[in-house]
Amino acid sequence: MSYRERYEQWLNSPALSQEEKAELQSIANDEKEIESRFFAPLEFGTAGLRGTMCVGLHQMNIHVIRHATQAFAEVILAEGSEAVERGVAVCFDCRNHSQEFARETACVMAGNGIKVRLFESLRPTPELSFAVREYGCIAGVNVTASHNPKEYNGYKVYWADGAQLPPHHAAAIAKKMEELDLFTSIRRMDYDEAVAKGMITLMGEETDEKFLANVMGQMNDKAAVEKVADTFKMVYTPFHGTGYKLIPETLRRLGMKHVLCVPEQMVVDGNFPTVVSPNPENPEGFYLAVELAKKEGADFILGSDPDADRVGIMVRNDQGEYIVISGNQTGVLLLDYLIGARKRAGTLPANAVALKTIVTTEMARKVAETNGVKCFDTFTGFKFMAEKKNKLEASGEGKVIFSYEESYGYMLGDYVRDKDAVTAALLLTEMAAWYAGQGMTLYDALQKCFEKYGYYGEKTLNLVMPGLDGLKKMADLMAGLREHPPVEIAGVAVEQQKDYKDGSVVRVSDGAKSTMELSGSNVLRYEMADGTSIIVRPSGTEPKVKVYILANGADKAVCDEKVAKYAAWAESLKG
Ligand SMILES: O=P([O-])(O)O[C@H]1O[C@H](COP(=O)(O)O)[C@@H](O)[C@H](O)[C@H]1O
Ligand SMILES: [Mg+2]
Repeated sequence: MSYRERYEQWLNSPALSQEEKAELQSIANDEKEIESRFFAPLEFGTAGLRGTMCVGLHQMNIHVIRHATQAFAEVILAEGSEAVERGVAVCFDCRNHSQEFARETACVMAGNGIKVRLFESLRPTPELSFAVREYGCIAGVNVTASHNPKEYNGYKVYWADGAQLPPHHAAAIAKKMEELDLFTSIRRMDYDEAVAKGMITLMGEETDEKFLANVMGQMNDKAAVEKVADTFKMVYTPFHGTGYKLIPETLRRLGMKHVLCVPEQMVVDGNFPTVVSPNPENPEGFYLAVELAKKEGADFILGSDPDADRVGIMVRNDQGEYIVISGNQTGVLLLDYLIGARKRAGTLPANAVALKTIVTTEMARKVAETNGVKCFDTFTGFKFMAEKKNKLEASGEGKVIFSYEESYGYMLGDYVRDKDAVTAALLLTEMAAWYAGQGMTLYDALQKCFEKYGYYGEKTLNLVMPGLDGLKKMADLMAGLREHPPVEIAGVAVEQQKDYKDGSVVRVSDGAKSTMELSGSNVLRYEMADGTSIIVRPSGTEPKVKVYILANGADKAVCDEKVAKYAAWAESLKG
């Protein structure tokens, strides 16, 4: 079917409301808009389906939600009656339409005879991962677009281990979606009927309590917090999202007496009225938190994204100014602290392992290995780290104590299989308090890490390429690099060219070829003669190509210089 035919099909479908039809009619003369909304279905990317909310096939709306859920339901039905009985947990965030989409997900699951445990109101993503495991559900769904701008929504899919579905499993849902007619295949039960029949039950505070009990179990050193609790102050912001309740509660239970929440951003609101982008990766979003911190003389600032799986921090530097610490650096600090704290508490397993992704700083490996902890890499996405954790622990090869991504995601403990800003907030605060007790800020602690492990510097460039043209541009960019792999970047020789799609490695000096263990992802990596790694990959959640520069050197100046040089090359890729 052509995009025009799909457009007509939607326009004439009895499933569409008058309002939705009017929306489609309003673009009748905009061929480009019709094409971009109907050229193809949304694909399962790094974190399930994600798109902007409007009427169309390549968008997020109630029809796409129903279709994806019908397909997911059939995948579950194919697993047999036990799977059906185990049921599905469903969660949602603060976005406009999230609750409505989550209810609709529950209604379609129920219509297929699959029991649903639905959160009564918005909850953090890690709590959904927890609920799937805790209640022995076969699967889970979370309606959220994480930190994306307000126009977006998304559909994260989980399997029985509480992790998001790995690609081969998501492909089964995508295949079913292809087979099933988007409008006529849907089986749904009315919400009130499903509740009355016990097909939909609600989760609430009892699940929060179970989750929080696990979170609190990650605490290593309550005494360190008590020691400074009278004077130690922090500012917290949930950026209008799901962290607003459980994160302050967690910090209170940790023993913190002064947690100052940014009042404007404690208001749950899918329009994110105080920020352009509710992403702790963007330091601009912290302006209200910084204002409050300055007024109150807070020691540090913590912010979680709308679905409370990412967390970012700001700390005071040696001039007393609040500065951002990157996701890479936060992970390094936390890993170093955790190893130390668990050694002190006698709880560090002999076969401890840390996991990171191929685009996360190599400094993390240095921290791990210097301390006798193994470190493994996976592709971007916690589904891959969860897979690796499950595998290492099932074989007895290792016990994963910490998994992290440069993009502000940290997974701790054994009760979730996704990144978890609630537990990370607990441990980051414990760590900040512990250092405060030693007379140090986290900034001081980071400098100490550089002294101990060497200096590393990183930068991620986002080459944004929106729309259909953008998709083509991104594909051309990747194809161009594959056709003419650079042998030199910014005047420095490329030593090795790696392609994670087929796992190939080429040594540039003599063309010698070898293979890597990891393959199957559209990622290119250049290892430079000066020790820098440059990685290029299209994002799986937003229309952009990401270029990661991971450098190291004798000091900050050396790293900064390398990063700046390669960043200029990365910018030039946009054309
Ligand atoms: O967006 P979130 O917080 O759900 O997070 C999701 O997307 C992030 C960005 O992915 P990409 O680089 O492909 O855009 C990933 O790092 C993360 O593992 C994934 O769960
Ligand atoms: Mg998120």
